[in-house]
Amino acid sequence: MTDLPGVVITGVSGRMGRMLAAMVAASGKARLVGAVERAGHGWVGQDLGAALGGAANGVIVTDDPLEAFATAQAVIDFTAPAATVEFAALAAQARAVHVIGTTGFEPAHLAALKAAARHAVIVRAGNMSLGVNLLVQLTKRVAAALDADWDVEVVEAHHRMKVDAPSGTALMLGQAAAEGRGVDLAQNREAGRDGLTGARARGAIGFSSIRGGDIVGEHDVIFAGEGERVILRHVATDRAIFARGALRAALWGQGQKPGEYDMLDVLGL
Ligand SMILES: NC(=O)C1=CN([C@@H]2O[C@H](COP(=O)(O)OP(=O)(O)OC[C@H]3O[C@@H](n4cnc5c(N)ncnc54)[C@H](OP(=O)(O)O)[C@@H]3O)[C@@H](O)[C@H]2O)C=CC1
Ligand SMILES: O=C(O)C1=N[C@H](C(=O)O)C[C@H](O)C1
Repeated sequence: MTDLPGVVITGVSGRMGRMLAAMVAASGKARLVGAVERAGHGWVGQDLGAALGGAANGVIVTDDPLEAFATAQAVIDFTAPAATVEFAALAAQARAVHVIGTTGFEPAHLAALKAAARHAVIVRAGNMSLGVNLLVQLTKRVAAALDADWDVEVVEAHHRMKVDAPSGTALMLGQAAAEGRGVDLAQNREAGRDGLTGARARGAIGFSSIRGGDIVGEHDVIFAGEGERVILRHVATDRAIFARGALRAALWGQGQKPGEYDMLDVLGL
């Protein structure tokens, strides 16, 4: 049992943190060895099992990430961009695989993650589910088969608490469409239409975001042509799909060479 990889969960009180803590502990494939929250959080110093409302499990929530990471082979991190950048440097120092589910990165954050990956294994994806990663590959194929007379629109819907838009998944799907089409997403991206926008630019890849209630995550990639539409869709109904993918990534990352990987690498898609 003790030779199973040890995993630390950051942001453990969050929606994904709670899900991950339960999944890792029950997996039989990894050991939950640490849990991190920010300084001042009410769970710091508490037993995680008890904080989650169950039996004590001996994992004490800490606000000292490096101390926690030093005991681990993997860190699973679904938090916020600035926190993730900080964790990446510490995970590299501790030689732990860093699995990043966080979304909403700016270019400077991505540059810092790239630097950390020179010395560490990082697996990062805006969506860790098998279904979405299949959809990414399908989107690339459909986009390669259709020309720019087919307008591409990515529509995403999430719960009211989500803080970034477009979602990380929507950006993955837009990137896949751009790659399939052989164009640069940054040059063709159209988001946040409002008011007198003018006609749609030919070849644009559009993004729309819906926020409401407890929607776990829904994504449509619409290819709208003359007289017909092709719609690729993924609907998430349970956050367990993301946690399952993240755990799989943490196990896959053991023994890999330093570098930045994604779920397509993990899943072999
Ligand atoms: N890739 C994927 O498959 C998925 C990605 N996500 C992404 O994961 C991220 C988290 O989502 P979700 O769980 O819903 O969000 P939550 O807000 O529920 O959880 C985030 C957690 O991270 C904590 N946190 C933030 N900063 C720090 C820090 N510096 N140190 C320690 N803890 C910190 C927060 O604490 P506090 O409340 O104190 O700020 C909170 O507990 C988002 O970016 C989301 O888009 C979500 C689902 C799937
Ligand atoms: O914040 C969320 O909840 C989710 N975030 C990810 C994203 O930005 O795409 C993945 C999933 O859709 C849930």
